[in-house]
Amino acid sequence: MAHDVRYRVRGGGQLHGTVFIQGAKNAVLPMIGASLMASKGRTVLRNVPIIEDVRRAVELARAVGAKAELHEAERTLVIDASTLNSPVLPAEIAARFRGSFLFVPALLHRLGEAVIEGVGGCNLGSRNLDFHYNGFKRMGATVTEQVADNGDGTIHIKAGDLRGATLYCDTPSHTGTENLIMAAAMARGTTLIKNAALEPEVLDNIAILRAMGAEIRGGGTGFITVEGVGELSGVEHTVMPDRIDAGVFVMAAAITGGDLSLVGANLEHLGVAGDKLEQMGVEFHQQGAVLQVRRDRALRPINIITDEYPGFATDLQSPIMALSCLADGPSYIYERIFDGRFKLAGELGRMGADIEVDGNRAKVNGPSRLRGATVEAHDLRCGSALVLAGLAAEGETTITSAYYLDRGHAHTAERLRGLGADIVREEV
Ligand SMILES: CC(=O)N[C@H]1[C@@H](OP(=O)(O)OP(=O)(O)OC[C@H]2O[C@@H](n3ccc(=O)[nH]c3=O)[C@H](O)[C@@H]2O)O[C@H](CO)[C@@H](O)[C@@H]1O
Ligand SMILES: C=C(OP(=O)(O)O)C(=O)O
Repeated sequence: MAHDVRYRVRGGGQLHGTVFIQGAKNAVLPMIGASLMASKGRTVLRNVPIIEDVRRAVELARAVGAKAELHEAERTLVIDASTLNSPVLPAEIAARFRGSFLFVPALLHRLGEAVIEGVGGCNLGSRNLDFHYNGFKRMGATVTEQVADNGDGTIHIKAGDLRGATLYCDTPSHTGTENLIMAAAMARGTTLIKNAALEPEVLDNIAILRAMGAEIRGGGTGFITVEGVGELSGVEHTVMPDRIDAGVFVMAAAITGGDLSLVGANLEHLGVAGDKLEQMGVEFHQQGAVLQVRRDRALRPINIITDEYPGFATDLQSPIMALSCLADGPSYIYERIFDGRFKLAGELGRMGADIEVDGNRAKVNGPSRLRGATVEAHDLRCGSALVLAGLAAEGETTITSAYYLDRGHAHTAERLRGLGADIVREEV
């Protein structure tokens, strides 16, 4: 990265108006991985979020030999993977986003091996990949790791001939489920995946894979059965809306006491987060594909336990920590998915919040009067939470290291300005 990105926000105003919710980051990334499995035809993805992770995924698709064209104005990505020719996921691209690991099944099927020089994603504590590796091994692959003198590791996965098997995730891993489904889609025979993730993005991926010719049953039940097929073809698919982007805009209405119409947002996709926000005093009204949201009463404190879908999404935990700073009493947050996702608390502290952290539990002593400060986005959702805090703070907030925010949210400043916010994005 040649430059840093920062956002400057001047808070205090209410937000009103209509905003378009982007396509889902966590759906489009596995879809790009899936599209590389198609040896014929072109895959056309629509409603693609124009975020840094998608730009990295396009670079990575090209690095392994695919033709990938991202038409940003049209939010459309066209991929021709018939030319795939390299099994190497180079560190300089792959280590910058988590979704790079979703390219592995395509490389195994199409080229018989994958060489992973790095896997990125937000640094949220331990982020293991053993469910993926164990699943690949049960299907007949060999997984070896080489560590260079400088400590950098390269993972080499070889799969002469993947065979269907009984697989499981110890906990319902999001990308783990997607990778095992993709590995099974073109393996010989039948695969059963137990304790599979239920996230809407996983179901959207099953939908595109089935359209490509895969035989997958049981999505959304926790038990997925896949009959391997010999070939998959490119298709056209519209990426589902991003429920985390929607959740952040719900909280932008809530933290400023405003009212917004979120085009494309689906309250059902928010799972328990929608219920918790209602308990805090947010009102929802779903009208077809538009979710109306407003908050015109005092914010009530809340008790959050993050969980896999349909539980409270860990990716909305940081935003709701920012919102709960304004609530009338103590809120309790228990982060169960990641063991290092509370760096935000220190940044909110600089803005006047009173948050006590004990391991994976936090107590937010609201209400606090937030004031502008210079704060750092330690990860993507830390970034979106700091934008929310900045919208509610007195004076100016500067958010540094904001490439993280751009990893997952498209046109953040433009969309918020369209709702009346005073926010600019700067490259420094
Ligand atoms: C690109 C993408 O879709 N990212 C999402 C995905 O990340 P990701 O798929 O990486 O998250 P997982 O669901 O796999 O991880 C959840 C937990 O399971 C553990 N685990 C996971 C796999 C494994 O093989 N072994 C293991 O122990 C992880 O260390 C973590 O503690 O789901 C997360 C949880 O909803 C979201 O925050 C991320 O936005
Ligand atoms: C943790 C996240 O993403 P990733 O898995 O891509 O790092 C996130 O979206 O908050």
